[in-house]
Amino acid sequence: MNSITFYQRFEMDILSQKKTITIRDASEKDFVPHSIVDVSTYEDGRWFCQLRIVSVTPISFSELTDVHAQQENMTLEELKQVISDIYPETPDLYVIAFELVK
Ligand SMILES: CC(=O)Nc1ccn([C@H]2C[C@H](O)[C@@H](CO)O2)c(=O)n1
Repeated sequence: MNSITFYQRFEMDILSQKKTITIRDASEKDFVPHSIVDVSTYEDGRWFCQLRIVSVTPISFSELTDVHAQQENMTLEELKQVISDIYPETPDLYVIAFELVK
């Protein structure tokens, strides 16, 4: 996997490095640590940066903590709501940690 999309409302958080993880379902678990991926918006496919994958770690919805929320630049309540909206009834998730390629 050498590309990933984000909802465009998260673009500024990624570019300002306030957001350093994303939490996805199993369809996006195969990113390789140390690889560099192109990032574009989900809505219109506009490229906006590259990210270096740091790690991919399985997690269940019930294991989400304030630390994950902070890494997403959200409150835990907001993070749980976002994930419930995107991945309803998906208990098995993956934390993809990343760094902005400058
Ligand atoms: C197609 C798709 O699912 N795209 C996604 C999924 C998730 N995100 C963001 C939303 C939250 O910040 C985290 C946690 O899921 O990742 C996204 O931008 N695009």
